[in-house]
Parts: sequence; structure tokens; C-alpha cells
Amino acid sequence: MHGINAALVTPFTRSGEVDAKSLERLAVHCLGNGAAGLVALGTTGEAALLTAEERRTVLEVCRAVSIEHGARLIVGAGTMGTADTIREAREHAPLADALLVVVPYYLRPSDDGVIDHFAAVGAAVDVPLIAYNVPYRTGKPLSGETLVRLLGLGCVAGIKHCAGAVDQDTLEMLAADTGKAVLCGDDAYIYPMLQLGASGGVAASACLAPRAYADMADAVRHGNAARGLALHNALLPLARALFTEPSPSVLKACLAEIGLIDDPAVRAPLHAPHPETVAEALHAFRRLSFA
Ligand SMILES: O=C(O)C1=N[C@H](C(=O)O)C[C@H](O)C1
Repeated sequence: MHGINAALVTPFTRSGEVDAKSLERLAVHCLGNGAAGLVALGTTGEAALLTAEERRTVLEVCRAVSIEHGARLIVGAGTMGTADTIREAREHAPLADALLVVVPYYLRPSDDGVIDHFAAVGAAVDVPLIAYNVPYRTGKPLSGETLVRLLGLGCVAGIKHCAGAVDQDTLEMLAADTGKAVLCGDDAYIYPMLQLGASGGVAASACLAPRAYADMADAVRHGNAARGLALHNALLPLARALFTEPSPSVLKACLAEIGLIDDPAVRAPLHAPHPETVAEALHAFRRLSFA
């Protein structure tokens, strides 16, 4: 699972439905410009705010584009309860190469409870799981030891790791060198994580700048650290601006501005971003294009 997976937004039409045409255009743009795979129904895709029927529409569009490009499709599935997660995982599995299953949030189960959750979901489907570790969203941090245990499960092919830092637990997990995929899900930390042995990344920012992210990952893979670092430094202002306000509102505004999607709407409780933040992100993006 090398390379960069673009975490897709779910575009909406002016009247509020899922905009399949814009989604297809965006997915083609990402895969045509270096992304190794797509992530549908992730955080960026506002999955929690979609109906089951809308999630199905998103998956059908993304599956068609991923097949056309011979690329992987990673699909978000999961909620705080094991039974509901299994139900959703079974629904999404037929259209997915891997399921991105979030660490059960809000209830703060024990680490053993988290391991059992993944084992149960994995036993219920026949596609590999990618555990989505994002403690600043779930409220459930995992120790380095638990991360390694999670990666040791046969049903877990890898982890999407968003610690918001390269912290001690991250270092322990990478040092354990489990042979499973570690995908960095913090856009700004992809380069350092790749340098420490991560296999790839999942980035919302890659919807806007797939080529630059892909080139950065390629540079690291081929041992060209200086080029990788230069791209990382050039991408930092973009990643920072895109996440200044709750994601994906700034990203959607930028994508609409450059015509990759028709409308920037996000669903409540997300708000439209402040124009200054969008201007800052577009400025960072345009500087990148001219770099
Ligand atoms: O869509 C996702 O999944 C992503 N999740 C990360 C997060 O918001 O925690 C960020 C990443 O860019 C995409």
C-alpha cells in the first residue's frame, strides 16, 4: 500500500443532493495526477452526515473510477458500536478493496475492547481492514503496544494513523516494523512519517494537489530526501490553511473555486468557511502550482 490515497470530499448540488458528476470529476483528477488510491466516506467525505442511499451513490461512483484506473478504493465504515460497524462493513465490503474502520469513539472502551472490535469486524467481512486511529477525534488514544497488537491481527492490513504528531507511541509502532501498512493520515506529517518507514498517506489535501503529494512520496521511496523535503515544505502552507477551519469546508471551497466540484456546500453542523481562510489556502495552492 505505497503512495498517496486521496481522501475525497462528497460534493453536493445546490439543492443538497450528492453530486455524482462532481465526485467523478474529482476522483478522475486525483487518479490521473498521481494518487495511488481513493478514500471514500472518510472524515473528509462527511460520511457521518450522509444517508445509507447517499453512501451507496458515493461508493458506486468511486468504484467505477477506481476500476477504470486500476487503483485501490478504501472505504470508510464504522461507528462506535461493534454490531452497527459490522452491519455497515458488510454493506460496503463488496465495493471496497479495504475498509477503513475507525477506532470506536466516544465510549472510550478499553484497549482490549478495541482489539476485540476489530477482530469481530474483520471476521464478518472478506476484505482487509485498515484501522483508523485518530485520537483527537475519537477520544480514545492507543498505546504503542496496542497499536502493534492491532497490526498483529490477521484481518488488519494496516493502519491510518493520525496522532497529530510524531509522538512516542507512533515511534514505537513504526520501530516494531510489523510488515503491515502504516498510512499517515495527518497531511502535514506524511513526509516525516514516510522517512520513518510509513508506507504511504491518506490526505484530503491531495484532492487539490495530488501530483505534489505523489511526487513527495515517490521521492522518499526512491531515496531522494532533498526533493521530498522541498515538496513537504512547499505543501505545508496548503495543508495548514485547509485545516484552519473544520475540514472539509475550506477544501470544498477551494475545489469549487478551481472548478473541480460545482458547489462548496458542507452539511450542518459544519459551516461555510471564512473567505480569508479560503483565500489563504488558494494562495498556498497557486504558489505550489508555480513552484
Ligand atoms: O478523510 C479522511 O479520512 C481524512 N482524515 C484525516 C482527518 O481528518 O482526521 C485527514 C486526512 O486528510 C483525510
